[in-house]
Amino acid sequence: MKWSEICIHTTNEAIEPISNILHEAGASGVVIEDPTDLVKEYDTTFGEIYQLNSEDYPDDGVIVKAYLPLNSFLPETVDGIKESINGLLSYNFDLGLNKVTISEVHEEEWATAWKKYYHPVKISQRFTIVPTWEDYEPVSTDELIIELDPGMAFGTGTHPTTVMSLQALEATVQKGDTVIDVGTGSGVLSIGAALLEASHVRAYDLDEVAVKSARENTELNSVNEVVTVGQNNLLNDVEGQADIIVANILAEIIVRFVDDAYKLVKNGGTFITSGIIMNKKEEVKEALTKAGFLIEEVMVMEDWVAIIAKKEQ
Ligand SMILES: C[S@@+](CC[C@H](N)C(=O)[O-])C[C@H]1O[C@@H](n2cnc3c(N)ncnc32)[C@H](O)[C@@H]1O
Repeated sequence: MKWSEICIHTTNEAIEPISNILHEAGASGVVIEDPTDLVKEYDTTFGEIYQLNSEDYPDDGVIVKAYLPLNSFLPETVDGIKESINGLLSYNFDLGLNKVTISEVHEEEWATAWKKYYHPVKISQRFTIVPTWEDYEPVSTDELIIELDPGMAFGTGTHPTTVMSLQALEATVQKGDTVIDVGTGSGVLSIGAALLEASHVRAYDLDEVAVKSARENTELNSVNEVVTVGQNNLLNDVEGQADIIVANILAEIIVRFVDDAYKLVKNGGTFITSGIIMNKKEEVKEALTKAGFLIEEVMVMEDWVAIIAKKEQ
């Protein structure tokens, strides 16, 4: 898996708000390169990867670095980060150079370090996402645990778009329902639907790495008899209706297949769409309504939107 390193050249006073913005944007960890550290006793937190070398440090100001998974949401996420940072000017923060640069890093460079930040997270009333290397004991009897190895396709499970999709599934899936998951990535939503006792889940992704990853994760969660994973472009040539279709894909892609989704959702069934950046909300709502869906709920998390739409009985 590739990661994107986002470097922000800023000032000491802006470290904290910028770190918060990066965490909210889904960064797995934040590294601060502050030249005053060179004369301080070293904190070993990032010692394994970042040896103190004065050449790595800016002469002036501070560099805040964060790591985000390289995925289709990255451009929107980076634009959102830049906008939020610029918003700090209205609170009179001195942002210094305020220079943002992005580069690609490989899993190996970051693999061991980021595991420190990835722990079990409770992301809804019932779902907890647990990385494969952690031991975790359920806290309550109705808790549902999704085990994931995030070093695979999209989906550590904690991206706001995934969290809202799982919450929507939790509110919608009834025992025995059939589900189609368009753009399954790591398979996280299909695993969630299976744990909610869907009778059968069809998971599709265009990317063969995702298909392999989803297969591995469904096995890991012992739901491979309920979830069938296949490589497919959206809902092209998919036949057989389902009670629920879920798709966490960008708005631009969702609007392309709302009509196919309408045909494949049973009467009274549900279409859950996520991955919609706030300023595309109306466009997706309009496309859903035009296809015949009734908008039941619009969920918002950070700058992302998920929509639960129904097909009439
Ligand atoms: C944002 S990820 C969502 C992954 C996972 N469902 C989740 O909620 O975390 C979107 C996924 O859609 C897949 N995708 C993009 N375009 C697609 C297409 N035309 N057909 C099928 N899958 C597609 C990508 O490969 C990626 O795995």
